[in-house]
Amino acid sequence: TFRFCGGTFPGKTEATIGVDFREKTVEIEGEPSFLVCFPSQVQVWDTAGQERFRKSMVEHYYRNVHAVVFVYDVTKMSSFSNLKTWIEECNGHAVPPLVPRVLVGNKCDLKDLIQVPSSLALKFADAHNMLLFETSAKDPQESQNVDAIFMCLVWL
Ligand SMILES: Nc1nc2c(ncn2[C@@H]2O[C@H](COP(=O)(O)OP(=O)(O)OP(=O)(O)O)[C@@H](O)[C@H]2O)c(=O)[nH]1
Repeated sequence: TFRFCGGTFPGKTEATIGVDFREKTVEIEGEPSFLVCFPSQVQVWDTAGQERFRKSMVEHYYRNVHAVVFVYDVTKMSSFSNLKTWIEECNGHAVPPLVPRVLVGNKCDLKDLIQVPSSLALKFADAHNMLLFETSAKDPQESQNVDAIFMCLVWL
């Protein structure tokens, strides 16, 4: 969220408590009629990962949601394995099937530490009807790919 909304990677991060909310205005190119139809304000809710910091907020995360981004850490197989739980939670909150969902493997800059092969992630994404992006929030050269994730969701 920081890379997309702020254009940088924070030097120091702290665990998200409750929710971290950011927004960004994007320019959507297209027919004038499309410009009328599509919102240009993107609001991103970064939910807390740790159970103790998210308990009271869960209901709010899913209210009026227009898209869901599931992020795992490519250097941590456990974060990939946990995706099932996050998807079940999302389903349990009646997020309509037409709400687009994408899967993002983050930390691709740590090439020597990768534990989750792309092929496995792609299979999982296919099985859950999601697009897969592999990227790095840290690597400035990947910033366009991070933008692409959100811009793709604006169009979906
Ligand atoms: N190398 C590398 N480190 C990253 C990247 N993205 C995040 N990190 C680091 O991973 C750690 C956790 O990042 P967070 O953004 O707090 O992760 P989170 O999943 O939002 O965690 P919660 O706040 O608990 O929900 C921090 O030390 C970040 O600097 C990345 O693309 N590459």
